[in-house]
Amino acid sequence: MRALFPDQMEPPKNILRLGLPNGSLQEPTLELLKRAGFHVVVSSRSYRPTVDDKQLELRLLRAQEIGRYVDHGFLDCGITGKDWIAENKADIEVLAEFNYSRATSNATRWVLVVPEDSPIQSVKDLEGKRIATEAVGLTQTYLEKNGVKAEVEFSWGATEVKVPELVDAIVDITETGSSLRANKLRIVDTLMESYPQFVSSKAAFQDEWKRQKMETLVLLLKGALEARDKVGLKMNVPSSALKEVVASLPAERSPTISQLANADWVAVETVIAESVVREIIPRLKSLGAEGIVEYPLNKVIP
Ligand SMILES: Nc1ncnc2c1ncn2[C@@H]1O[C@H](COP(=O)(O)OP(=O)(O)OP(=O)(O)O)[C@@H](O)[C@H]1O
Ligand SMILES: O=P(O)(O)OC[C@H]1O[C@H](OP(=O)(O)OP(=O)(O)O)[C@H](O)[C@@H]1O
Ligand SMILES: [Mg+2]
Repeated sequence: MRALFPDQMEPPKNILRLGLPNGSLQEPTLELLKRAGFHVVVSSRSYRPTVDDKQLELRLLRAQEIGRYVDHGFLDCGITGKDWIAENKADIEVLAEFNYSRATSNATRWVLVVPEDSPIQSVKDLEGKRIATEAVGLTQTYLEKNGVKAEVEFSWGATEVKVPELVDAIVDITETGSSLRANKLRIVDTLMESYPQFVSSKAAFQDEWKRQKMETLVLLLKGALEARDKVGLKMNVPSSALKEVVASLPAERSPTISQLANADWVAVETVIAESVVREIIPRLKSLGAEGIVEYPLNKVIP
């Protein structure tokens, strides 16, 4: 028999529409999703990437616009910089912050910058001057807070090239500092630090299914980020050296210790920062550890 209301007979179509930033944050964001277990394919010139999760629908958008589209409901949620969320004054929920930038795990900083030989030493010296920036709102708020009247003009990018010929100072992003060095610029002040955030619309946050789906996504993304600079380390240790071995491991979390068939030996397993491994392994070896194995991690969920 045909259903009277076929639409209502179908199970609810549970889809979460997620916006991802193109530009500076695209590559590290897709890399993080991959580590979290989602394989995203972006075909050239397409802004609708595919993903191996039928409950997700992806859109690639400018980082500057994601907050606004989440606010208006075109997207249920998105990942974009805290800076642009603030600049857009988007009325949305922030579910998580992730500590990565374009190239490093340092925060992106919006800085007030002048040529190395400029007489400007502090924000007060900007009175009556001209400043170019992509973040006009952020810059105006900063000047007002400091009681300084200056002209702020919008820049479409390549802002570094505008000082000193077109403007006296700029407010721009710095991460590694290489653009500032290349253009012989000096930082006068930091206006804001920014990391990517996972944001949701108010409506999606109220929807039980969407909220759970988003929370699972955040858990996996955080786990992947947490695992990024860490490795697993396991080894066999003579019982007599156990105390010293444990003391020489970083105290982040307590190691797992299991008894081996031979009562004189124990197995020790732990998770540590990859950066300290090269100092720790020789020390463990000299304390009598054997069969030391270092392995990569996909996720670390606390
Ligand atoms: N090294 C970086 N340079 C620029 N933006 C960065 C960097 N690292 C992280 N970001 C973040 O990327 C987001 C987008 O930056 P931006 O507004 O400069 O656009 P873009 O993606 O770089 O595109 P465009 O080519 O137009 O500059 C911001 O939220 C910013 O904080
Ligand atoms: O400290 P760094 O690691 O050098 O990163 C900062 C640079 O990256 C961004 O430029 P982008 O490539 O986005 O070009 P744009 O100037 O056109 O925005 C930003 O505007 C700086 O120029
Ligand atoms: Mg840029």
